[in-house]
Amino acid sequence: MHKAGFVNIFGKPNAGKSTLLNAIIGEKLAIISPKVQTTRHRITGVITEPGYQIVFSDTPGIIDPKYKLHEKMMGAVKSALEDADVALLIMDAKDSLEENLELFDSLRLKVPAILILNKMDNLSKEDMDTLMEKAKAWGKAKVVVPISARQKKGIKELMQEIVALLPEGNAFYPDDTLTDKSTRFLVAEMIREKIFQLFEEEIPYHTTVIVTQYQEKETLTKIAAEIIVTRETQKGIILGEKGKSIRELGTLARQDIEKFIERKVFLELHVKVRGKWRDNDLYLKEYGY
Ligand SMILES: Nc1nc2c(ncn2[C@@H]2O[C@H](COP(=O)(O)OP(=O)(O)OP(=O)(O)O)[C@@H](O)[C@H]2O)c(=O)[nH]1
Repeated sequence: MHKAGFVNIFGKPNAGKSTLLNAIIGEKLAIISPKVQTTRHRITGVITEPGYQIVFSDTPGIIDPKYKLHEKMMGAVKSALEDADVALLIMDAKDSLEENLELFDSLRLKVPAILILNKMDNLSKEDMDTLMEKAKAWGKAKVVVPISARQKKGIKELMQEIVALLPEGNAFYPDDTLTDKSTRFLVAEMIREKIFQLFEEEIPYHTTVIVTQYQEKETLTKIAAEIIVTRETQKGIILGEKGKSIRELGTLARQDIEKFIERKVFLELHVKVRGKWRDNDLYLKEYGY
């Protein structure tokens, strides 16, 4: 019997969705950052094993539609809900259980769910046991699984539970598919990840990245990308004194991209100022949201 299905990961910002997806897929697909709301898109990873195929997607953190951008993110959460066969509800084990369960209740799930208590490395065994008891009492999840996505603990057990809930069916994608997002998109995400790492405060939230050129040359891949910010001052910060910051950003991003595509990369970065791109529907469309 062959099993196949779509599995979506839901959870508050910072619960560890991207880290979990990466732990499962084993490649750097989703971007990781200690800051919230880094995942704006659905990123799908595919695992194919003898006997089953799982198509994963990591949804944006669940948040209030304060900006237009956030509304689009909520749209992504809803559409992920509708096409899932199994829902993974993930929470930070240190976060309030009541609050998270309330949130998961509000999703009105119609698909089987697994409740994941992440970051168990932060809790004592006693606290974890107590939390497990309370979580099981919720009764709306088929099973409760404690994990540490960062330390890759509990992942095997989680996978067994997921496979058990998958419907019977043929594979959706060819065997060697890792993701259905284009390399261009992943490259833009890698650059964005570095912006999150290097710059403080509001800069990452006012920034988007578009890859404008992606060209396979004989010995290297030439990539040009635009970093879009909302204000001149932000452009100044990203460039840094005599371009020091953007050079650092470029070097770090290039190293990651080279590792990912396994080719030498020539990376060209430009910073552009476009006021209020976050509230502008046209821009949002142009940038793929
Ligand atoms: N201690 C500990 N930290 C973790 C664990 N899993 C994730 N983290 C950390 O929690 C932070 C958030 O992880 P992400 O995977 O980016 O969380 P996310 O849910 O995808 O966040 P958004 O993209 O904002 O929705 C990062 O600093 C991770 O390193 C874990 O098992 N243990």
